[in-house]
Amino acid sequence: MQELILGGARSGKSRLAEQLAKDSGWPVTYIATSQALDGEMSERIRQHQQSRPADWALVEEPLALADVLRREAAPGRCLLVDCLTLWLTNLLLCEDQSRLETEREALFDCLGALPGRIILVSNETGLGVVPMGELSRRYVDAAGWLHQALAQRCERVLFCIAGLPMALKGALP
Ligand SMILES: Nc1nc2c(ncn2[C@@H]2O[C@H](COP(=O)(O)OP(=O)(O)OP(=O)(O)O)[C@@H](O)[C@H]2O)c(=O)[nH]1
Repeated sequence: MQELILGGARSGKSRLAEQLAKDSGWPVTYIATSQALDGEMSERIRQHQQSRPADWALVEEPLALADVLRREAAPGRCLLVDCLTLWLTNLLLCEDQSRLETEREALFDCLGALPGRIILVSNETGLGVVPMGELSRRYVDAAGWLHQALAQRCERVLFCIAGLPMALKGALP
């Protein structure tokens, strides 16, 4: 089963995703796309690591997400990816501009065939106005198209706001 959990910054989406992974009762692999680029982020990551169950596996991968999903997915295993918008940002900032398209297509190609449970977390940043800067506009477009494409492919889509999930597709947990 593939699920997409959307929400703004500090909306509670990561906590919700972690709860769903715990409730699955399956072994969990946490796939982090963020990189500790400053002290505040390192501290944030450290707190996340401490708060997660000790038996969860961790894979840190900023770019090659489809490769990791193909490698880690297994029947009876739950993969939690946090988060897709950072992965997208990492790809947008890549020197190789074709990498975004390649990685996105690889994700779409593999998603439907992955065994086990896949929980994808992503930041919904498209609710405001169209940004002024060129890179920000490319990001908003890429994130919006990505979410639309994934929402088509996922069995359940939740939108988290103020810590509360709304079901956009499928039933509430
Ligand atoms: N590299 C790395 N990143 C991690 C790890 N654990 C969590 N993260 C990152 O932490 C980020 C999520 O944390 P926050 O930014 O605090 O939460 P948030 O998603 O904005 O907030 P909520 O919506 O309230 O969950 C994600 O981008 C993860 O990739 C880890 O072990 N390693």
